Amino acid sequence: MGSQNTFVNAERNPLLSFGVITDVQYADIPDGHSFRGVPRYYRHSILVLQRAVQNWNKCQKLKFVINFGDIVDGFCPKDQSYNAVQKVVNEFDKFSGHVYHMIGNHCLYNLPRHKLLPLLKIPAPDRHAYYDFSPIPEYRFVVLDGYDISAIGWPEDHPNTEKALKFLSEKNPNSEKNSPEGLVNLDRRFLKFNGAVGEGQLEWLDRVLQDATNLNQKVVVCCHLPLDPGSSSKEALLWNYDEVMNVIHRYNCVKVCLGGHDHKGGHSIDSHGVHHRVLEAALECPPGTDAFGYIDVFDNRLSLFGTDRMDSTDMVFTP
Ligand SMILES: Nc1ccn([C@@H]2O[C@H](COP(=O)(O)O)[C@@H](O)[C@H]2O)c(=O)n1
Ligand SMILES: O=P(O)(O)OC[C@H](O)CO
Repeated sequence: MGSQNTFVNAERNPLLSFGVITDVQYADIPDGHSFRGVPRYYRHSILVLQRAVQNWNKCQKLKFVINFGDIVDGFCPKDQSYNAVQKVVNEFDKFSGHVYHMIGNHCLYNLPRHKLLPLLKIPAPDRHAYYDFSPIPEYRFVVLDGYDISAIGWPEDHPNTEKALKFLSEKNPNSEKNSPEGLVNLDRRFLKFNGAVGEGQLEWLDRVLQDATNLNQKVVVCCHLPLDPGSSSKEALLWNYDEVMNVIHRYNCVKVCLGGHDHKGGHSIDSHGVHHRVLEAALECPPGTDAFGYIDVFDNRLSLFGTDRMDSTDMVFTP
């Protein structure tokens, strides 16, 4: 197993600690590569998850784990999708605490929302996959559904599919809607494998952040799709990351945004001092290497302790 990337000044008593992993994208298929040629190890990624769970359990202090989405790869043969998702969920369930899942594009290539959300135990009225939880009074975690308005995952005749297809036809002239060819700068995010947070979810987010502010809680926002251009390739951003960030910036309670999807990972601090940390993918770990971690939560910072290919990051903020 890989080595942990530690800090010199690790403090002893966090308010809370939790485990993190993203983009496992397991499939029982031979190794392959991304469109741009980056190697992908579909069978090895579940071994990374197994080592993560062993490590988290050994750590003992972790209250929960957050999986940032893309549990099974889109190349998984579709007659195996349900069992493959169940198999990966079963590995997560070997963790001794609660596991919070979120959905990614690859989850939705495999299963429609009505099958996927119960498997991931996502509380989902109307098949939406956004929710929040408060593990300690001082902190609130918000999990966004980045595929709320999306051309994948909803039935073909669902208004959200229609809205997404109309949006893509206006924003991306390529016949292959996953191709950013000819799109300039931040417009390169208008790809079919991304999505948007819809109006209802934006209003819900606003209410949650108002409530957190009233309760003097700090907030960590989690979304499969990155929310800041500084932390991610332009091609991986949430379509309406700017609208989501406008809501977040109306308040002072959101301190850190965490995401996945952009497999190489990244970190930025935006103009309002909010940290954005995109986590490195488990899928792209060559055999024998790892990418997972845990986060210690303090009053004035979140400290990510990454293993191997996941960098450690100290995210200090004004309390
Ligand atoms: N420059 C690109 C990148 C991607 N595509 C299409 O998106 C699909 C998914 O890409 P991955 O990086 O996950 O492999 C890919 O199969 C292509 O169809 C593209 O067209 N142009
Ligand atoms: O989710 P994937 O595997 O299609 O990859 C998305 C890219 O990493 C976005 O840059």
